[in-house]
Amino acid sequence: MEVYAHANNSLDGLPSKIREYVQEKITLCQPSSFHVCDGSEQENQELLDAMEQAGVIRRLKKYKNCYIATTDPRDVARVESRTIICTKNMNDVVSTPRSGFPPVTDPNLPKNLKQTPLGNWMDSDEMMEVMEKRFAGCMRGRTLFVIPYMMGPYSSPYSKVAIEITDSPYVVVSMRIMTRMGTQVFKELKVPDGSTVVKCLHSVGVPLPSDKPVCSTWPSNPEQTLITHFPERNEIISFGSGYGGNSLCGKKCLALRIGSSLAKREGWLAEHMLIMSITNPEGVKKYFVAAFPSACGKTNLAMLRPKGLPGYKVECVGDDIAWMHFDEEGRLRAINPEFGFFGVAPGTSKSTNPIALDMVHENTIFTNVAETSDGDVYWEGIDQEIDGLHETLIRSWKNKRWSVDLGEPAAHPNSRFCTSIKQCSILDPEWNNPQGVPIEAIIFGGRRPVGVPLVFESFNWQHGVFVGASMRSESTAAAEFKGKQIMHDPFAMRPFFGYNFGQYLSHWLSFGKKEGLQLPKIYHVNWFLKDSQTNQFLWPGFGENIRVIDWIFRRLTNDSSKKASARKTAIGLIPDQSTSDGIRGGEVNPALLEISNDFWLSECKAIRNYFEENVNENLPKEITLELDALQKRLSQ
Ligand SMILES: Nc1nc2c(ncn2[C@@H]2O[C@H](COP(=O)(O)OP(=O)(O)OP(=O)(O)O)[C@@H](O)[C@H]2O)c(=O)[nH]1
Ligand SMILES: O=C([O-])CC(=O)C(=O)O
Ligand SMILES: [Mn+2]
Repeated sequence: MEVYAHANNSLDGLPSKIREYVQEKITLCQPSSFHVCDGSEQENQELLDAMEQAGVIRRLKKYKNCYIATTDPRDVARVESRTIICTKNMNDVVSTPRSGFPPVTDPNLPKNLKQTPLGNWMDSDEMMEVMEKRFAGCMRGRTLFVIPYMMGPYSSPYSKVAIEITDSPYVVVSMRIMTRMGTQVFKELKVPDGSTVVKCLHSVGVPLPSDKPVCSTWPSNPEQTLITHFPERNEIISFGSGYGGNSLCGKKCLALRIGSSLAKREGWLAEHMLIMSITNPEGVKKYFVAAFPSACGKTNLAMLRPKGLPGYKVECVGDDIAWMHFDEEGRLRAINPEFGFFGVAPGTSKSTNPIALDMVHENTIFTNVAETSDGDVYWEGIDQEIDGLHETLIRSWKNKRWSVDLGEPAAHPNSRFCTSIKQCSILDPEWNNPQGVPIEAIIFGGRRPVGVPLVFESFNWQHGVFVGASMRSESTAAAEFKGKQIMHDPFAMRPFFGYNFGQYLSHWLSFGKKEGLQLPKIYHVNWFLKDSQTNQFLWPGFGENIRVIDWIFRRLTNDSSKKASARKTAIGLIPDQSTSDGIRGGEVNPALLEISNDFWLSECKAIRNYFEENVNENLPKEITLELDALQKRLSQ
């Protein structure tokens, strides 16, 4: 679908500053028509129908209101190398690496771009010029959509109103699932002229008629792709990609990159974290947040169905992003700024995540999954008996007839489902509370096949911040990295920092110095340890992760007769399996709780190098002290 037949060409009713902004972008982008989205069911259905007719999405016969979109194979994930934060001063975003910046070799990237492992920076005026050129006439032959939306619950003091301008109807229908979308959000404005609204401009970057060969059902412009953020102007400008985190600007661009920079200025935290509640068999309820890098288990933990320990209940508040503030009593409270899930499909099955599998069979947009000839979805690890699998045809994400013999996956490893939060059957009753939910534990984690134990508790807030800063994890298909390299991913935020990581650490540390705060305890978990001989996971994971959550829960109780004991090690406190109150509910392979001094000393070395190389003069002294102390404990 290129031009939307039902476009309502009127900007009446928009706040004055928004109207000016939209008018300016219409002049720049020269679309054939424009449409202000009201967020209604009718508008949504008309868009879906038009896209289906144009072959952009295919309806799944087997389910109600479910569709598959398949992308240009060059546009399948976030592109971190082309994601840039633009400000006046470089040091506000990145530190100068000790060995200097690498030269920019890609001719399609601006020469003055500064690329670092902790984010990319460019001068905002210069980038504005680059983007003006890319956007001039870029929507010719298409409809420009104006999407008013809000991140966070209605009437929450913590929510933010935004608009996204886009020429992609896929973005419109996805944003309607992922956010609270429609003109009603303007009623939430504290400044009626709209001057505080976060502004996002997105284009797939393929004006029509196109002079290049393009994928007609998924136009994109990978050579010219740039995902840019202007925290000093509260603006996001994204060009060339239609994919998730690159194009649904509310998610990573606003909720994390602009969000973290707003959070720093306003004294709160915007984090890549799930939010869950846990109710124990006695009916005591606690809320936890957890930060794992992309494709490392947030959605699965947020929807955990307990296995192995009776009587526990888990409910979900959010699976990807948490905005957190300390309230007047000094408690940390979290809201989920999103309204939907953009979850990894592969690996989602009845046994691993039945809650997610149940919720995606209605009103869901799948991207880059495979389809069976009877109108069902298919992906690696769906673990589903397909009737007469041999006769059933599977159409791969590349739109080709698929069989195992092809030696490539049927669904892309980063294929996703996009579903409203309301379809989650274990939604926490407080999920939409404008004040958020009180957080008692912060859990960090990553994919570490060796060395990092199943769980450890940090000694205190400052040590916990160091644990977050030192996170490393195996790379996944959620971004463009190839293979399974162990990458530094502090706070699971490496791709999402909106300002200098050194200052981010100071911001986190500052809460440890404030009087009267009830600081949550900080943990680190690792579900992904492997047996070096068999290459099998040592921990069953998924539902049985409740056994680790149970230990954390029992560490947090004030009742000393119920509090779980812990064993002190150099890296932190771990479950004591020589007592009966360690990890419960079944076997625990001793290798899961082994601490090797050699491993951790080499880890210290890698972390020190990384900090010295990439954070250097912006590294808070507290972090160096923690690293020195860890090294000392390990050497004793
Ligand atoms: N072995 C093992 N795999 C897991 C576990 N939890 C999740 N996974 C797998 O890890 C992959 C990603 O899991 P998700 O829960 O979707 O990860 P996420 O952090 O929400 O990912 P993003 O949406 O990219 O931020 C899936 O293929 C899961 O099946 C676990 O406890 N053990
Ligand atoms: O941003 C995306 O495309 C999906 C996501 O949640 C992540 O990568 O963390
Ligand atoms: Mn994510």
